[in-house]
Amino acid sequence: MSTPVLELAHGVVGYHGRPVLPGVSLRVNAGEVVAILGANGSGKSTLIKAALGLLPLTAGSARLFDTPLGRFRQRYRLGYVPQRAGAGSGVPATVTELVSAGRLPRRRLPWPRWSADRAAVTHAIAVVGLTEKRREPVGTLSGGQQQRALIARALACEPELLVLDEPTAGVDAASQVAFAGALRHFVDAGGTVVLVAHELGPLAPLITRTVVLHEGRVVQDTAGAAVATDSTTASDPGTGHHDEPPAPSPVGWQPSLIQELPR
Ligand SMILES: Nc1ncnc2c1ncn2[C@@H]1O[C@H](COP(=O)(O)OP(=O)(O)OP(=O)(O)O)[C@@H](O)[C@H]1O
Repeated sequence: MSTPVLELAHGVVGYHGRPVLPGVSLRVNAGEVVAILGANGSGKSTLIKAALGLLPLTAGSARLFDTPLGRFRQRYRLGYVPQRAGAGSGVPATVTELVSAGRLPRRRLPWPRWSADRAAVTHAIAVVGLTEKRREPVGTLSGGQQQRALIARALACEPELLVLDEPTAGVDAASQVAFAGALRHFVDAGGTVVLVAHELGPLAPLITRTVVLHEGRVVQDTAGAAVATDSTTASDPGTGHHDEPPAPSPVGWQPSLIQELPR
């Protein structure tokens, strides 16, 4: 029997009384690499925030590592990189300093456990390919490198679950490839990944399952990677605003719009 890592059961979430998730259920097991796809505003970010306890559920329940969210205390077991996190603007911290901050959930008194902490930070930076940049202020790095530094920060506490909200949005091709390599490393070591994406790009071969959201509901849940071939998953990076979701076609959502990719 697979071990559940993240579970949302009939979760209802809304903003200012407006329901966004009308009762969504999702269970992710250890070792899965789940891509959550869907149009702008379909509720992808809301779903992962609710599953992590960052947004309250109006109804339903959530569990992390088989523990009800309200009783879950082992935050070091998960790493979360929010959407458009932005690592560096105006912050003089170096890559090493930023990544070291990610180590904090693992630290216990008495402080410090230097060797283990240093090794974890050094390793996380190496895995995302930023060793040569480790002493540079984060603000001087490219957007893709900053994103990799944020991933390294999440990896530094040696999580078992990584939750990434559009980790490659606006990221240059080289950084996307480096990021995919870091994720492969994490997955090969037994990690579980949930990521929100518009385009999978170099991440596609890693994906073991694709969940598609439409208007807050899971409309497709299939093995392997899939990619949308129409505008329903087009991103809106220019404004950051949410487009209205497309009107449902007379026959409803068409799974045929999602193509299976080779694994
Ligand atoms: N803080 C908020 N306050 C009010 N409404 C919000 C808030 N955050 C999101 N929403 C609305 O909830 C709906 C779902 O948003 P969400 O960000 O979860 O979608 P998404 O699928 O992640 O979209 P995107 O791909 O554009 O990031 C949208 O209609 C959005 O405008």
